[in-house]
Amino acid sequence: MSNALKRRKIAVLGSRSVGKSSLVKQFIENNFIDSYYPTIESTFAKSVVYKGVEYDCQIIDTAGQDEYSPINSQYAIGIHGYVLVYSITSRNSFNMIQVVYDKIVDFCGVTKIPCVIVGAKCDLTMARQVEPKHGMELAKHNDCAWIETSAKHDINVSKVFELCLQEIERNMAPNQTEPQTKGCVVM
Ligand SMILES: Nc1nc2c(ncn2[C@@H]2O[C@H](COP(=O)(O)OP(=O)(O)OP(=O)(O)O)[C@@H](O)[C@H]2O)c(=O)[nH]1
Repeated sequence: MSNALKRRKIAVLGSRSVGKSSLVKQFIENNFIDSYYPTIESTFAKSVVYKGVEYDCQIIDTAGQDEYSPINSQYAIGIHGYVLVYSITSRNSFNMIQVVYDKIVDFCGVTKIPCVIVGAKCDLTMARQVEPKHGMELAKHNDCAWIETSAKHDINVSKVFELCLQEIERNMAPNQTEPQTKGCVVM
């Protein structure tokens, strides 16, 4: 298998302050910080072994979205898989997941995208506004994966990216190296 076959580009999206950067930071650097610094955009690289295969992953940590932010074409073109993050302490951020999902699907002119929906900050149980069953239902509705995580306590963080690779592989035709969203490449 050539290296080109194993390169995967993953975008992390969701509302502001839901814990996207903390999730990526914990995954890449194995650390967590309590203070909040809004992200503009950062890209990280990490190799991930999934089912015995090594994948060269490029992870794009995005600025938070809201219903009025247009989907940046950068997050729709050439992306293999998506990590859509809400906070279990914010119902609004959960409602944004379907909005962001629909925007990407619309922008790319596809019917579905490989993605994992993440309920972040699962250590904050006292402030919970979104029940696990609602997360699972949303994932089922969009035929994608779902998981709850805590970047603070390193719970299920690496699992997120394994699930994302799983969804990418599940949605890719054998021997396909380009994302299914390639149809929206703008020259
Ligand atoms: N308790 C707890 N707090 C968290 C967790 N993850 C993130 N936080 C806190 O939530 C705040 C926002 O986290 P960020 O990772 O910066 O959120 P973001 O989604 O990247 O924010 P934007 O860059 O604005 O889009 C920070 O104060 C973090 O310390 C978690 O798993 N548990």
